[in-house]
Amino acid sequence: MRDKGWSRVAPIVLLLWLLSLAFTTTASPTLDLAAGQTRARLAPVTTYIADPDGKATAAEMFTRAGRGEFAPLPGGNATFGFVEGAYWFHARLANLNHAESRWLLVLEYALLDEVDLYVRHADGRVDHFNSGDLVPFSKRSVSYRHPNFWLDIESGRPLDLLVRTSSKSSMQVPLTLYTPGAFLEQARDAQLGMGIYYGILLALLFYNLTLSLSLRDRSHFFYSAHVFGFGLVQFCLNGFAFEYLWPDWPWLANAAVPMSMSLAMLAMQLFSRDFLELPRRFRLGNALLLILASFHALLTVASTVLDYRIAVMIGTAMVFPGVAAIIFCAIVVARRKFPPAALFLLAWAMLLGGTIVYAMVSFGVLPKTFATEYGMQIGSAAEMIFLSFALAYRWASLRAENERIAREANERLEQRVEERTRELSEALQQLGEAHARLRENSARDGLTGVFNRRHFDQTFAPLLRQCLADGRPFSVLAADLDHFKRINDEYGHLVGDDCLRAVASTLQQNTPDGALVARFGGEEFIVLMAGADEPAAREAAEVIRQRVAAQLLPVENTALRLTISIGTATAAAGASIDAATLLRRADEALYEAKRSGRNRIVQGSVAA
Ligand SMILES: Nc1nc2c(ncn2[C@@H]2O[C@H](COP(=O)(O)OP(=O)(O)OP(=O)(O)O)[C@@H](O)[C@H]2O)c(=O)[nH]1
Repeated sequence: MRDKGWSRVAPIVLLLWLLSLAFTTTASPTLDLAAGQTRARLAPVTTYIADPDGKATAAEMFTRAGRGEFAPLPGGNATFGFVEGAYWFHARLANLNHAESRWLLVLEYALLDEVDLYVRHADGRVDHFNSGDLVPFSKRSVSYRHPNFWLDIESGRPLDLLVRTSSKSSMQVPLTLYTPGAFLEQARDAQLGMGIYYGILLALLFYNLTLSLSLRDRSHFFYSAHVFGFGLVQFCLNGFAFEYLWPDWPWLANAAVPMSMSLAMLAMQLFSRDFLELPRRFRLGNALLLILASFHALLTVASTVLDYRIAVMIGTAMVFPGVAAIIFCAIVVARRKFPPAALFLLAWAMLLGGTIVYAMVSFGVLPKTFATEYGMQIGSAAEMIFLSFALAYRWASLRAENERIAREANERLEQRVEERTRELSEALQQLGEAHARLRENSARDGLTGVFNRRHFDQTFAPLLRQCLADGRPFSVLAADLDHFKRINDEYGHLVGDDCLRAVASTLQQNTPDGALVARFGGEEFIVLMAGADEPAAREAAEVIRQRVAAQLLPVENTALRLTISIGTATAAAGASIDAATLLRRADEALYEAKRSGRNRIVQGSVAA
């Protein structure tokens, strides 16, 4: 009975087993590595399942994958954005390429925290490997920026792969298989591309840093800080930072991402503020960027203590308003006719495009393709080169503007100096003239206009000394109006004054050039004649006497006639005589002329 019963049930069990096998095969298609094939993306055959509390075991998951509970990747891409818990991925591999049994499985995203690989062989044996940026870099199969695992896939013996990932970063799990040769080729090409990219960034960084120091220019410094921060973000995202900078510090591998991201944004805000001259050109934009910059400064510091997932989510999310604010400011300033703003806008458009694409990939909005993965690098390199030119352009226009201002200021200054110099020299000239007039006036007699007694006293002795020293004779005439008291008494002092003026004028007109006529006092005049010997003195005295005597002064109804007495004294050339003595002799001769009848000339003794 028992045997009979079993024989009835056995075909049904067999059918069910065959059906379940068929169902499993349908749910998890096998990736056949064809003859000659050297690389293969696993996405088309990968199925996945979420493990929200992250507690499932590999055995459970192998079973669930076998039952077809795993789903195909959404849109064929293993990109899920920021998600909680663990994700499991299943793929089945069969190697039809007899020449290659050793393959490298590479998870081409650097920021996953934990990656566990379970390999179930055809004989049911399961191997376990782990990687990710929470595991020291040295544990990797190949020292490469992306987590990777060696797989030995014997031909005709398919493998079941189960990959468990959990991360506080964006969940991206692009799996690719390479033969060792193919891996070497793609790694070499990628390294060359990256080398060029980071080379450009480093050159820009040092070039602009040097400029910022030598020009003492803040814009260049902020720009350098931005290149540094942005380059560091890229270095982290590409997995190089973990590989080369902190391979044994998994904590820093995580924290460095939001930190450098915030630093790049902080520097970007400050640079934009400076470059677009927002404090002067757009005050609202200036305030907006200052607020954003303060926020990023805070986030840069907070990244060291904040939970990584929160920090990186805030940092990534803040890229959008940060970028929008900069574009907004640049557009406003460009519309206000500031030419460098247009260049700036063009440069940023390249980076911003790449940044937005990257952020959208992080949030799972866009699929991960070559263009989305490397477009940011290309865009950012172009942007930074362009921006460097924009900075140079702005610097050149600033310098030209400064030179213009300095030139104009110089011209104004020169003009003012010229005006002041002219005014000063005019004032000096007027002062000199006034001074000369003053000196002249102080040397003149107020009534007659001939030199006064004070001037005579100052001049006589030096004049005589110089003349005798030059070996020339010197004569003095002492002249006094005759009976002047009578004229005063008879016609009054005013008429007397007129007479004094008329005689003074006659004296001046009838003495040889170079003679000095002075009023000695009252109605007495002195004539000094340097170079005149006795005959010349006599002749001059005679001319004066005759002219005075010949002069008719119209007074009231009649005409007045004056006479003058003159005494002369001469110092012959080479004589040794002082001024007082010579004057006394002339005075004595005058006295003699008066005494002997007036209207005559008496020659005093000649000093030899
Ligand atoms: N109007 C006028 N008279 C003056 C001035 N200075 C002196 N006198 C006068 O000149 C006169 C000089 O008179 P005296 O010294 O007696 O000489 P005098 O009358 O000319 O006689 P002799 O010299 O001997 O011929 C006086 O009456 C003075 O008042 C002056 O500035 N203006």
